[in-house]
Amino acid sequence: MTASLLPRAPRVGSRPAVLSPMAVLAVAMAGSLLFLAVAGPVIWGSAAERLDLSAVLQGPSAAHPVGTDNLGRDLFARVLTATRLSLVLALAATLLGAVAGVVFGSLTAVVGGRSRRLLGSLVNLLLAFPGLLVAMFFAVLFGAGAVGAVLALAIGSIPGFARLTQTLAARVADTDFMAAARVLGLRRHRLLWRHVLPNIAEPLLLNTTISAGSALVALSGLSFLGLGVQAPGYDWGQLLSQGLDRIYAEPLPAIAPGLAIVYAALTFQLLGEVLAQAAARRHGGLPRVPGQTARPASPVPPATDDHVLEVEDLTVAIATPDGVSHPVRGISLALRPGEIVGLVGESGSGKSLTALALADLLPEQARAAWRTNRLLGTDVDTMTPGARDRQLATGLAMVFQNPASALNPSLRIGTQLTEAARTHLGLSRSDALAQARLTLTRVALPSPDRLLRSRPHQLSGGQRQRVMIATGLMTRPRLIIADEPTTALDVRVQRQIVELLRGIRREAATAVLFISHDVALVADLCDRVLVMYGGLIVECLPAAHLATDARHPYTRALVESAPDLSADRDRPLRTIDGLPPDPLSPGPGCPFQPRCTNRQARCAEEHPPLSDLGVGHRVACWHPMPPAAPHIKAALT
Ligand SMILES: Nc1ncnc2c1ncn2[C@@H]1O[C@H](COP(=O)(O)OP(=O)(O)OP(=O)(O)O)[C@@H](O)[C@H]1O
Repeated sequence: MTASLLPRAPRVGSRPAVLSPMAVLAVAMAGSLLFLAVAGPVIWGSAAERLDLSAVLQGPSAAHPVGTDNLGRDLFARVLTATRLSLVLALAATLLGAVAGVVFGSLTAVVGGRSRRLLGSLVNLLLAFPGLLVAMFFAVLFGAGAVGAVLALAIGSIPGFARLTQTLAARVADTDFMAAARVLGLRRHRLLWRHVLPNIAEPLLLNTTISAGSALVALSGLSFLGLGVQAPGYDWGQLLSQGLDRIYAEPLPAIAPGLAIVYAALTFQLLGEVLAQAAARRHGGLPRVPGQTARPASPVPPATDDHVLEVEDLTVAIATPDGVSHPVRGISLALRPGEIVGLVGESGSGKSLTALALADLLPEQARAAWRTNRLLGTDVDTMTPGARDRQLATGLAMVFQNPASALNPSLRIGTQLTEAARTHLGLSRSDALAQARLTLTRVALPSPDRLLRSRPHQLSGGQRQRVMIATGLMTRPRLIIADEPTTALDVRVQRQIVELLRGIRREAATAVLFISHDVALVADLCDRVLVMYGGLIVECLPAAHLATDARHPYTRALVESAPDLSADRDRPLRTIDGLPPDPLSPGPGCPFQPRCTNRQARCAEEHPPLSDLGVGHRVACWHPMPPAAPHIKAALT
């Protein structure tokens, strides 16, 4: 997971609304169409129907500016009156196609891998046929008529909408707030309704507006061909068809409905452009989106019934284009109630994937395996998928690194906070809101009522992270996995979040797995520290001993490279030379040996197991270092 320090978002409404000339034009054109659609039949309806057999097929005159048809009816009145039917049919076809396409496409964001691929292939297959061709095929199948034409066009536009939705939804599916919603165990329809659709609504709306113009042209085309609106009804397409019969004698009866079609299509196009520009000005797009070869089994921490989490030999394998990589290679960990355990290591050591595997949130191409995985005392392998989801939803909370992307930008804080409690604890809306107020107070957020009505962009980074933690606390979890929860925050807010986690552990004996790069912070906050390198745990020790007693050369290098204000300023900070092992081909022996200054022949050949050094200290090293020198001891104390 990557760190990003997001600038504070501007508050909605702070920008004065100034309409561009294009926006004024679009609104004026849309207004004129709306007026004609509403008032046209009332004002010109009777003139459009009035027969005058003494004035059939006349050319333009003062009485009939566009001429008359074969029954002497005024064509100008008929063109204006036809606005309503032409627009209604085009909008109906667009909306039907959009709704079906959006449902179809957004399903891909919430269904599992195989169904997602199946839906994707189906959409690809349908897209191979031009929409208009599909519409004509179905129009013939349904028989000539307005309803058949509308349905046919709607069917023809479904694949296009589905593809767009699929693409947009895929971006949302990978966001942290979707992961957070999944870990809360929300059902698919809720994920879809609450988290996917609101975040893709805007571009979909723009596309629907522009598509309405295309639908109008297509429907006019079907009527022109005799497959759409049938007499005595009439739309612009049908008027165009009648006008075309005499175009060489009188061009205006054909030009007038043609112009009406172009005018309306242009209006929808302009409206779409203006809406897109307004959306781009408001917020530059979607929220920024942040992400087996068996190893010798590690010695297992003593399994006791009071552990909230016990995992033995956890491995994660990922299928990549270059082969299967093993970024987590058989780690074991256990947390007791109220314990804060730090998981530290360089970038790429496998910390986040471990967290995601524990929360069952691995990406599609990754697979987790384990010898034992007991969550809250229950063996995960004996649970049904539904029971595991519930257990994860209520027993475990994930706090992500970037609260800006972990909260759904389109939902009020109140909705996001109460969702899981209403779903899993069966609380009524008012009870859930009452609990949300209490929880916000618990995480030291003032004015909970105002906050519940706010949206994420209205909060500071620190407030968002507190809200994220509060969201997790709503189901009273017994384990919080916090994946670099302070990395994106400034030092003062970092301190507050650390204090908050301490308070939560004190109050409710909640266990915390605290993932971080920051060795000094981990030494300060945690009870125990697990040091991860190349997908393995290479050392675990009491946090209080990290500065003084780390014995693995890698842990020692991490400690020495930790910036600390109390350290000697004349000594340059140490960096660890070399690169971490490639998870695609980790090689034999100790994973750290190519970078280790202490390495000896055995290190390159045999993998060192975690060996007990006593008092909760274990190290995987053939040649552990002696206790630290005094200047290193000073660094973290
Ligand atoms: N979806 C993925 N596909 C392929 N490789 C991946 C994927 N996600 C992570 N990896 C690889 O797995 C390894 C471990 O990644 P992970 O994100 O768990 O590391 P990390 O220790 O959490 O790093 P950071 O502190 O930067 O978040 C890295 O080499 C990473 O490139």
